[in-house]
Amino acid sequence: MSSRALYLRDADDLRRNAGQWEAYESRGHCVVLAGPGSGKTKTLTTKLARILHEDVRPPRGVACITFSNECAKELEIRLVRLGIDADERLFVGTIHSFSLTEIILPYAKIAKLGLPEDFKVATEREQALALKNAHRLVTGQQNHAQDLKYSLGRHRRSILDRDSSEWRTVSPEMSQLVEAYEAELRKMGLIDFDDMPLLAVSALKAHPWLRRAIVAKFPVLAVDEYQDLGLALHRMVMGLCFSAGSRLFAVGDADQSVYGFTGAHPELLQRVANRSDVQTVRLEFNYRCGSNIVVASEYALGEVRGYQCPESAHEGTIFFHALHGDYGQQANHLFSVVFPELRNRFDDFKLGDVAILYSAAWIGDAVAQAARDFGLGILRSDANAIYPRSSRIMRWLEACALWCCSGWRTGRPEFSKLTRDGARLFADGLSTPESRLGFQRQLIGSLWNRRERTASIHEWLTGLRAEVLEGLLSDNMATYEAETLHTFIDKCAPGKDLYAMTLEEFAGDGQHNERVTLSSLHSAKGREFRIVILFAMDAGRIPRNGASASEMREARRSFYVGFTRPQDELHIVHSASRPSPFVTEVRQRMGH
Ligand SMILES: Nc1ncnc2c1ncn2[C@@H]1O[C@H](COP(=O)(O)OP(=O)(O)OP(=O)(O)O)[C@@H](O)[C@H]1O
Repeated sequence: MSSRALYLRDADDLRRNAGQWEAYESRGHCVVLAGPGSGKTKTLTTKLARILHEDVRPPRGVACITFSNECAKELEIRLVRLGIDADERLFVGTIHSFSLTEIILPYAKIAKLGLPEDFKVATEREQALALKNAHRLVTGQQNHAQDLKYSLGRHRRSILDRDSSEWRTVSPEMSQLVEAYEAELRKMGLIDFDDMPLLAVSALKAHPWLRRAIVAKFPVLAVDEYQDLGLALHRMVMGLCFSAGSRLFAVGDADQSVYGFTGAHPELLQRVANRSDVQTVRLEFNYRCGSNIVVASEYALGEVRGYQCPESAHEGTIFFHALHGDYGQQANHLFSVVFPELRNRFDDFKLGDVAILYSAAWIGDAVAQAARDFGLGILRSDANAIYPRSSRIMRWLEACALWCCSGWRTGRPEFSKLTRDGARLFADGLSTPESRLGFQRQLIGSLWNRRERTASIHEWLTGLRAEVLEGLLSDNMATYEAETLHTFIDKCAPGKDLYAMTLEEFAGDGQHNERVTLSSLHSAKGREFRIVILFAMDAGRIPRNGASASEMREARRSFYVGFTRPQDELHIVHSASRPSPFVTEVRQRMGH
């Protein structure tokens, strides 16, 4: 089916929902405000496909900005289903990568951003060193600099205007530390992730020609998960869309805002939606969850929102499991009792249907250990994953590994996609057609010779790194990604924990493709699964002990996010003696 036929087919679904159709038909700025499972992502991706086909002529295109690499990946997957691949005309990525690749790298010099020649992105170690030096300079103290990392980041993200009185008065010591920290980074020829949107916003503010240049390339700016993107994105939207002429298409849900601790301001979404020059659309239906789950999700949130199910909706079931013992024992119960029951209930049950969600990575450790004991494959997205699932280079390598296992025969993924994605990943080092051709040749040669499914992943990666990646890993953006790769290669070296890992395991191919998702509640945002198990929903964990009022509200929203991920079954697992107050309230209101 052609890409046009694919999105027109999806558009037919939207036609049956007045709100989705209104958004799809919108011609000016449009903001879609809607709850979980209401089809925000579906509407956004279908609209993007339409815009690229019908509204915006090549070489102009669309930039679609979202909160995290995981959300970007989800969008890319859905766009590929519509026959659309991110390319020169379609940017899909985080605000950091938009700032770096579309603003800082091309315009740093001409916009006089004051960056060193050949600046690079600081690794965690380099950031820690810069903070240590800055702290010593500002306070005269040697220790405890890292304790300030979190507040430093928040301060930088919450006051963007360095000439403002706010910057000088709210926390002068912190402002001084930020300035010293940034100066230390620059001395080393570095920028960090928080620098990216900050530099981009100040460049856009200072130079009307830069705003025009970005609008010329991207006459449409789409934003997914607006509620989680902070002040910098909001300023960018204000500048590009409401002063320089880009058209905005944004979707979001303030009830799913769970990144307040990083500086997200859900009220910014409402502020944009309230503008008179913006068409605001609200969606009422939840297409994802069974009707019982939709009703109970309002108890989980603690607010009445009036979301409904389409007539054809299935019922959906909620199970509560009050368990005894530590989390390892509770996880064993899942795999020895709950999973066999699932297999009995669903004839076509697959491990990939299930996601186990929890509030902290250390809880995931207990679940991961139990899964290993039961010989079950896992796909983990939390801070203790074997590598960050958000890493672009690791995702690209997974795709290369899949090509070696089976893709070279099946065309999934296609080799041309690997080279295109690789060229984007290493854009700096592959700026000429000749270098891109050389990269393509090296890549195919190296992958072709590494198609042994049971090969050790350590050998596979070290070989590929030496033959194809070595020279490319020192580019601006790639240095940061390179650290992730080197760390992972070390973890699977002889004698290390992951030494036994094979290529097919890494690729998630063959028998290892069947894996249960283990994820933090945060990383599960925007995703859906047939069966969701909310694990360790205990008092003291969600919300954590001593949570402030705003942390309490945020914990409740992350409970709500988890609650609204399942299609068919929701399982809530808690320690018998100390259920989370959120669980107790849901049980009571459900009459359990
Ligand atoms: N008009 C529609 N007809 C049929 N199915 C739909 C329709 N709109 C959305 N869906 C389906 O509903 C599910 C949820 O949609 P989607 O993921 O786009 O919702 P969302 O609003 O982005 O959710 P969340 O905010 O919870 O991440 C998907 O499986 C999607 O295909």
